Amino acid sequence: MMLLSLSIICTVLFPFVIYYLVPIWIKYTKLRRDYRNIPSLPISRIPFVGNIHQFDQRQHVFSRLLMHMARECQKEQQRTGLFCLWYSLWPMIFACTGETLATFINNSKQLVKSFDYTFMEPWLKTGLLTSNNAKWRTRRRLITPSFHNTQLLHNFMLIFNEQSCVFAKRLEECIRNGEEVKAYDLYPYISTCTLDIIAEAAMDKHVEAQSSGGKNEFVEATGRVCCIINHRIRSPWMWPAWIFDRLPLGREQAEQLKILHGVSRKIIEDRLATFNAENITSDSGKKVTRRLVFLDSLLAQMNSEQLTLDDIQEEVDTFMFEGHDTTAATINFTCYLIGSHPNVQAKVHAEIDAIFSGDKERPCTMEDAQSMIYLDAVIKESMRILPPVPFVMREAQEDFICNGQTIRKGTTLYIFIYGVHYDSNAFPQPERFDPDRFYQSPVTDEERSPYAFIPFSAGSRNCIGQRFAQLEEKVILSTLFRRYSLHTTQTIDELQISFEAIMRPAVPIKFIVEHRHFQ
Ligand code: HEM
Repeated sequence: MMLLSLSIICTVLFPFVIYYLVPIWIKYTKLRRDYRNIPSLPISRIPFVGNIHQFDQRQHVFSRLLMHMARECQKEQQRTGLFCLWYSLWPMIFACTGETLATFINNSKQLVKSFDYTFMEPWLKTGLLTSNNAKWRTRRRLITPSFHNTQLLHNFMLIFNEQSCVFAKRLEECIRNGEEVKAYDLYPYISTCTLDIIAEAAMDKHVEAQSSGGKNEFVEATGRVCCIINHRIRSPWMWPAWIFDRLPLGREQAEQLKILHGVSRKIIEDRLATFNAENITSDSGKKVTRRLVFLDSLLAQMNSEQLTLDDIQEEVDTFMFEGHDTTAATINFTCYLIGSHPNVQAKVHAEIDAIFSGDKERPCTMEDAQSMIYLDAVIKESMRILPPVPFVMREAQEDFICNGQTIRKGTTLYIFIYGVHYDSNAFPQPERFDPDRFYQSPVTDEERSPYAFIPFSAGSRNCIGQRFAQLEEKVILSTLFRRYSLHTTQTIDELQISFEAIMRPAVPIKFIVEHRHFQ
């Protein structure tokens, strides 16, 4: 027995310690030395744990800790703009000011996403959001025209208007009924609207999420999968797939992914069935010319054998997620901030009334959207206060200097969008919701870093759907506020904001919806 144990120690444990643990430990002590000047939480006395045990499992409490750290490192006295948390032996460095990002975010050698994104791969595989290097570059070149072409954006206006009208009509069911005052969570209404929009604009598919009413399976599954991924990232024991897949959470993720992949696969198959037909026959028997969409540009690549069906599916999954959830979160948060600031709401109403001359039905044109200067400032300020994507992560590909601090190759850098937006050097009294910061007062790069406001990230890995989203938001919000007033009394603290892939209130935002009272 003794001999057996000795032989196990010699053949398994000893090489494991020498070849695996010792190099990791040496690297860890070197990094601890390199990053000693970056503010951090006190390191745990439990070896190999780092700060993990200080991360509260309640997501909103953990999010509050991150914000506290960000505000500390932005203070004048020790303004490093960086803080570090130790994930076991690995440092996670958070960049929290525009200046700290300047040398990194736009650097073409620093575009690789971090290890955290691999947890999205069971869902999005390596589509545009999660891919790297040559694959990402080729895809980005291929897809960009589908969302940046001005003529295409004009075509999208029709879809934005149609779906916004359905959305506004659905809100009639939330109107105060007699004396009874009831507050409603508008998120299910908003998210089904943005889902209908992205499916029709990018895939020419009518998923009719809004007209099917109630909660939508796709929207629910998206929220659940984001939550599971977030939970897994913070629980290293769940990282190996062979463990995770056997746990209840892993099995639940697999179930939810069946729903999401089922929807995207059906969209592709339906489009493929008619892809080569130039004209198709409508239900009324008329010939209609097809509108070419994003999905067609992918299918054309499949015809020329540049992409496979799986390649197309990963992009459809990516756009169905990024294209609806981020925009829905933005609109929900913007409604919340307008609904809790009556003075801002009055100005939004006044601007929209002036543009549409009180007409509640006329579709919003591109010119109308461009003249919504105040609404534009309100949306920007809302995205500053509650950015839908709280952080994005990259892995340093080479050593670089950030605000005088060397960051070593291989380190995960968190571009902490939420933290950056609360830097009081760039935005005095950052907690205050003040759309005037963005209203008719252009700020120079000397006054505010170009990276101080980055809800769509920045540089060449920025959001490909930015222009699409900005137009969509204006059409939906102007359609809503032409007809209704919103009122909410919850404070931001009460919402228990949680940083997941998309930022979410753990407590649903409840609105009282009323018809506008015209003087
Ligand atoms: C207000 C709404 C939106 C916000 C705040 C937003 C924000 C972002 C951010 C911060 C990133 C960088 C993610 C990262 O580096 O991990 C990103 C990337 C991306 N977004 Fe958006 N997004 C929005 C709307 C959209 C829409 C409508 C679409 C699709 C039409 C879209 C498609 C994408 C894609 C595909 C990427 C990956 C781009 C790449 O890596 O090349 N987004 N978005």
